[in-house]
Amino acid sequence: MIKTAIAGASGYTGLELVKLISNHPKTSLEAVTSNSYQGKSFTDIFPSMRGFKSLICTPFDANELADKVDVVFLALPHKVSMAFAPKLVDRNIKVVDLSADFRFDDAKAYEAVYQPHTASNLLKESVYGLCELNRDRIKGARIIGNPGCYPTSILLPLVPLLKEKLISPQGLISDSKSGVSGAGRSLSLTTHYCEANEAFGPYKVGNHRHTPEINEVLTKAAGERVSLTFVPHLVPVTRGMVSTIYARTRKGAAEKQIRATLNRWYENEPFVRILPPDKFPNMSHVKGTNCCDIGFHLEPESGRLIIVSAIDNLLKGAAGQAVQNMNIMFEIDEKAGLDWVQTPL
Ligand SMILES: NC(=O)C1=CN([C@@H]2O[C@H](COP(=O)(O)OP(=O)(O)OC[C@H]3O[C@@H](n4cnc5c(N)ncnc54)[C@H](OP(=O)(O)O)[C@@H]3O)[C@@H](O)[C@H]2O)C=CC1
Ligand SMILES: CC(=O)N[C@@H](CCC(=O)OP(=O)(O)O)C(=O)O
Repeated sequence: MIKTAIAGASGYTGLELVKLISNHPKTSLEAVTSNSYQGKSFTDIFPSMRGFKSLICTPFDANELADKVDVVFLALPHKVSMAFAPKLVDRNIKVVDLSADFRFDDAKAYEAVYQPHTASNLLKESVYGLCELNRDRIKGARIIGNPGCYPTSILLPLVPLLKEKLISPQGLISDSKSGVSGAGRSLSLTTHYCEANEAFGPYKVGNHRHTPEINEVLTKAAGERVSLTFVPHLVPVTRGMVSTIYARTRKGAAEKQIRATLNRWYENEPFVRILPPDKFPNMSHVKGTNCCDIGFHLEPESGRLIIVSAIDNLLKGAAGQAVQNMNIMFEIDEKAGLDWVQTPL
């Protein structure tokens, strides 16, 4: 059994991790951390987990965790993770970090968007955990920067098409929609019921912190500078994410080639499903699953490619991908604990 701990278990992605680990055939849950709920039983915070092993929440203590577990999931805010991760890595404990702290290769790129990095020495060895595209490097990694939810939904369809030069790296647009759980469990003005339920619209237009994360990966894939216009929207649903992406095909690229390429990259991938012609995903198709569903349409006259990609922000966009990363790191079946649907419609 792989012994696990979840730091930040009282948050939304923390809860998803507890559910996944509790149903995983090869893992045991040894500790859950929370500051605000320390001393409380996990099932008192989340009554839906009654009947599962209930642990008492403790504050984060790296040495205590390192004595007990093989891997720690950090479901913590940015900045907090970078303070905790080095202590675990020093004790040879594997880390899957759900925050943005270990997603960038370069501290300067991180610092331009977030804040000064206090563990930048780990950026060289941390691996961007986009499972389908970085599997070989994830295998040997001690620390994973689990991708953001918007980047996951945008990168999975675009990376193969850019690598194979089927679309132009210029003028890419992603119009993306997220459920409110994407903002975490803490209350804020934009996410309380009255606001989120009525005020559908874009936010952080032109300055969302995921744009540089996405561009870094796309630029590497294309081998040249990529420009993406990314506009996120908050929609009044609890969970789910859809990105509608517009790209220009490169001269001569036909629908057949696009389809053949995506099929070739993903036909053996259990969690990426390329939909048949004229089929497009919506949030309900992927809710409760670790899947990214991708449909597309090519306007033959304009050469404009319209791609629709859907994920569950809390699963493939966070906790599901984190468990998939752990499965790869420990070289067990990549689907373990993930090949079921949590909340079917
Ligand atoms: N929600 C989503 O869809 C996605 C989230 N992410 C990322 O995953 C991480 C977790 O997100 P999410 O679960 O939504 O966030 P939540 O706000 O729901 O939960 C955050 C957790 O972190 C703990 N925490 C907050 N501040 C501190 C601190 N200073 N020290 C120790 N623990 C702290 C909180 O616990 P307590 O207050 O009890 O200590 C809580 O358990 C974030 O980095 C987020 O950006 C990534 C992809 C998608
Ligand atoms: C709806 C909402 O607020 N979403 C979050 C993204 C959540 C996520 O994927 O990512 P991180 O791990 O990078 O925080 C946002 O726009 O900041």
